[in-house]
Amino acid sequence: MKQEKLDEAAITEALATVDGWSRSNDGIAIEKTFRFKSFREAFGFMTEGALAAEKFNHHPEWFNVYNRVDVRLTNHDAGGLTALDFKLAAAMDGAAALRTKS
Ligand SMILES: C[C@H](O)[C@H](O)[C@H]1CNC2=NC(N)=NC(=O)C2=N1
Repeated sequence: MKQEKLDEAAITEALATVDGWSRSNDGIAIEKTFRFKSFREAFGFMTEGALAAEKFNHHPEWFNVYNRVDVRLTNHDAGGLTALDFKLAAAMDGAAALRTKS
């Protein structure tokens, strides 16, 4: 299902509902760096994030080195940020909250 791009007011409002995400790529994406105690914790987070991505049919751009996972979310179909980006961001915040940080 094609999602509607959020306008600036909606993006500002949605950003306040997630933890530590910031705008990137000229505003069309949000990103956050997660840090964990170990690669095992980081990969556990990625596994849970991948399952959330499949559930929402909305997939992250991400980069992992050892205990760090850099995540960027945007909606390619819509060409900007949609509600799905913030749904996935919230799910990732939840997945990270359960895991041991560095
Ligand atoms: C065909 C399929 O539904 C689309 O390619 C979906 C899959 N996952 C996606 N994920 C993200 N982040 N943006 C998209 O536009 C997107 N499109």
